[in-house]
Amino acid sequence: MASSTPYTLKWGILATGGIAKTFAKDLLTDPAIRDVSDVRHEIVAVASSTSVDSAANFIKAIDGPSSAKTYGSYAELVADPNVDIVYVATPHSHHFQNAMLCLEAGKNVLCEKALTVTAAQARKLVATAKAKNLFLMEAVWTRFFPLSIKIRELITSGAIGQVYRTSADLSFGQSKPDGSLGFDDSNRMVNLDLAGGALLDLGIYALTWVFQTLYHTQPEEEKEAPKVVSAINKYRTGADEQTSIICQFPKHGLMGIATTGMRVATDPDGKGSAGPAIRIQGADGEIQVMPQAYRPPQYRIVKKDSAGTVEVVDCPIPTDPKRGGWGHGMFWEADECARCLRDGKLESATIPWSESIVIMETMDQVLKQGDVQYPEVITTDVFDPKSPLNTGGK
Ligand SMILES: NC(=O)C1=CN([C@@H]2O[C@H](COP(=O)(O)OP(=O)(O)OC[C@H]3O[C@@H](n4cnc5c(N)ncnc54)[C@H](OP(=O)(O)O)[C@@H]3O)[C@@H](O)[C@H]2O)C=CC1
Ligand SMILES: O=C1OC[C@@H](O)[C@H](O)[C@H]1O
Repeated sequence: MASSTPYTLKWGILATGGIAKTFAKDLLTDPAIRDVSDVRHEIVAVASSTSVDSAANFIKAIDGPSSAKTYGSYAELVADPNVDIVYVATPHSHHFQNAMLCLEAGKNVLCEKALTVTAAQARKLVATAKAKNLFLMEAVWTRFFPLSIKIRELITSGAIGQVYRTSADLSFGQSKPDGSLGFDDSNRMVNLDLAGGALLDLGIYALTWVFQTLYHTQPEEEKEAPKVVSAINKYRTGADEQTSIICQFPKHGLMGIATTGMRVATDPDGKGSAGPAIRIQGADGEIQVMPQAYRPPQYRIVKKDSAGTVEVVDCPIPTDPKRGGWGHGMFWEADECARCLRDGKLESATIPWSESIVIMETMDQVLKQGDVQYPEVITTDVFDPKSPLNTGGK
């Protein structure tokens, strides 16, 4: 018989930047707004590599619990016995070292996307989680949206016939008249030291759609990794600014096209007027997903029939009136973490370890084909608790 007491997951937040605030505010919403009653979340600790004051300011900024511990180092956070799981919210350059710091300290981990900078790092994280019997998940939040779940069901139930092709784009229009992009060269979007570039930051969402529609839906015993052909235009910093990827699944006869960039936008007017960000095309019709690819508000089913049937489905993100109308959509991945830990699972079936690794292997190939080179300190797969990526240089 199901228990009426929700399972409570106690979170530690590692880093205090933009997405850490967004995610933490989602944790603080009432699960009832999304019809969830079996799990709930508490923020019990926050760490900043900058200072303990930054951690305290973070709690104030999110209107968080005054009971939460605040730390001025990541090492202190991972040593806190009250923390069940750590949310790693540093730039991608830091994910491998920070997630290893957590796992080595015996903590379960939800790590922001892209999981790592290289596939070898992802394999090392997975091997460590497995060896230590700990939960590890890449925070590809879009996969946990009811919209994504429904679309995967539509594909596997044959609603648009045999699916043959997915094209997906996530691009921002940041081009300036002088030829530069609208980011300082030190910004994590274009800075090689922070694993900058369109692919690891934005392209991962275009790939998420290719993989969740063409790979995740393949039967387990027939899983086929893609053959990858790609092209990259580089920015002046050496990071990729426009990247196009073809993922071919020849045994299944499938083709995925993922595009990303920072020159022209998927959604130039921010209202969806330019059309879908994603097209999933089957023999009997197609599913179109409206932008942005990371937080889609709507999908449409266009049937290949003489009546020209188009079904439009809006998927609003629930908001919490008691939290100032807040709700971003990251709570669904948090709920998944809680359920996995409650049920003793080390990985999520929605983004299994093997799939995170295949996606990182795909991105490895793209970066190699485009000759993007990141510094050794962020590509090494040797864990170093004293790495500046773990200590903030202190
Ligand atoms: N799922 C989503 O929708 C989104 C995911 N992301 C992902 O989250 C991660 C962080 O992005 P975002 O929050 O936008 O980044 P921010 O720059 O806003 O924050 C990153 C935080 O990481 C910590 N940090 C440690 N070392 C460094 C360093 N050398 N340079 C910069 N920051 C450092 C800092 O926190 P402190 O000083 O407290 O240690 C900083 O505040 C990225 O991997 C990104 O891909 C980003 C946006 C949206
Ligand atoms: O994950 C993300 O989604 C939203 C984007 O604005 C951000 O750059 C990226 O990291």
